[in-house]
Amino acid sequence: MRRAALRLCALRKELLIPGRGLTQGSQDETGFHIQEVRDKLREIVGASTNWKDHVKAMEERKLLHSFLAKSQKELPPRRMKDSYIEVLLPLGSEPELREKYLTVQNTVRFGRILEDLDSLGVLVCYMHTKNDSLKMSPLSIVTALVDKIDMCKKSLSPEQDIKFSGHVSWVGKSSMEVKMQMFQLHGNEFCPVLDATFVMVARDAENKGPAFVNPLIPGNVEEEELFRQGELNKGKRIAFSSTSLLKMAPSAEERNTIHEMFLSTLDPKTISFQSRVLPPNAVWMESTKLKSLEVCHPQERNIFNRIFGGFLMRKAYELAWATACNLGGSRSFVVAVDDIMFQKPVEIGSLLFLSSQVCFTQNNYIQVRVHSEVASLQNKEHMTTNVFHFTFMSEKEVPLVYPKTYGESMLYLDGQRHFSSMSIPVSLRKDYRVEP
Ligand SMILES: CCCCCC(=O)SCCNC(=O)CCNC(=O)[C@H](O)C(C)(C)COP(=O)(O)OP(=O)(O)OC[C@H]1O[C@@H](n2cnc3c(N)ncnc32)[C@H](O)[C@@H]1OP(=O)(O)O
Repeated sequence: MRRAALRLCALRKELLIPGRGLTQGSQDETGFHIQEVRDKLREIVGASTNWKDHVKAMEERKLLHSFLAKSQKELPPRRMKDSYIEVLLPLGSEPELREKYLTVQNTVRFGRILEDLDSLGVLVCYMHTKNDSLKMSPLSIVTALVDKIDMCKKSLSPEQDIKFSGHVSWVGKSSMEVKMQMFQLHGNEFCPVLDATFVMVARDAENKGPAFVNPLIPGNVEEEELFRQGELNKGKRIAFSSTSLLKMAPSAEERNTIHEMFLSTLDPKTISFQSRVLPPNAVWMESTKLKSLEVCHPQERNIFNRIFGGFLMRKAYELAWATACNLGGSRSFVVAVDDIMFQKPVEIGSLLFLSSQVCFTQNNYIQVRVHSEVASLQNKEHMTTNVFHFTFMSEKEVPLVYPKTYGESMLYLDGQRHFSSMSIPVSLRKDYRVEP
């Protein structure tokens, strides 16, 4: 499997940027240092570096409206290689970077990686939509969805260099699918450690309505396959959402699962539907909840003066991780992230309420759902902004979680669906290497 991933990586490199290798220090116009990414994004959209200038900067962006295309046909088509970039996170060769990425267990903070992936995904889209005749981009590119992140390694070393690569793999009218990979130096070789698929959406200069993006023309058979996969992913997302338990009743098999679970919690001593007892090695779902509150300060703003999607993911991930460890009673490792939908932007100054809960477990696996809502100090009404789904693996087998209410039963089934949609349980992968 690992060899296959490496072959794919080599193939992708050849296809997209003929003649270029994934070697350390090969920084050029498609290669950036991690610290350059946010600066580059700020430069592309003309974002202010000081909060006090943000209104002026936004006023200037309004002038860019006239540069937006009236139709997609006006825009020159692009190839996948046009958006291909590599970003180096030199944890090994620049030890001063390490502190920001370090966990107390001497591994790399996954929350920080989520932030980097988010910024990288946006930069990839700006590469795809680049117009050399303009100094600033009239597009505001935001993260709409983290479709999938699959880890192929349990934990990462904070002492070895990391490299990211990414390119646009499919486009619609205003949306773009971005594929990213992460590698870590092992000996002399960068080995794949993570695969990610995000969907970004282009908005107008003020981030008020959709804006067209350049078409994407696959250049060869492999690119056609990636593009076809992007089309399939879009179809899968629509199918997944149309059968959502918020819209449709569970399947017969799912209903049976829930009823079996319900029966196994009835107290045999009483003939009642009310007295419930937990089976051995199980916990009630409601007892797995953890909550947190974040005040959204200007420091966490993105280039469009809303809260940075990567920050939201980091906060949600860290709460989810604590929730998983709390249940498992041992260290937990993230193995997959999927279907993080950014439904609404989070305004600066909002109160962000995160609520995390284990909704499904199996053997060593823990499926955690984090729900995020915002409210302002003036308006106390809560609005959902995101729902996050994380799959963790614990060092030990974990208890089963039992729903008590109908609502919790739906959470259980939703968790089970997300768990089952994970490509392959990581423990089954041949390339899954456990860190020493
Ligand atoms: C450092 C820089 C980082 C900056 C990045 C960030 O931090 S961003 C911060 C975090 N993200 C956010 O705040 C975004 C919050 N969400 C939103 O603003 C909005 O939900 C949205 C703009 C993403 C979508 O709004 P709407 O659904 O009203 O837009 P609209 O219906 O016009 O759809 C526009 C395009 O987006 C696609 N689209 C919308 N939601 C989607 C989803 N969940 N998954 C896939 N694709 C989606 C549609 O198919 C359509 O594609 P086609 O047009 O191709 O048919």
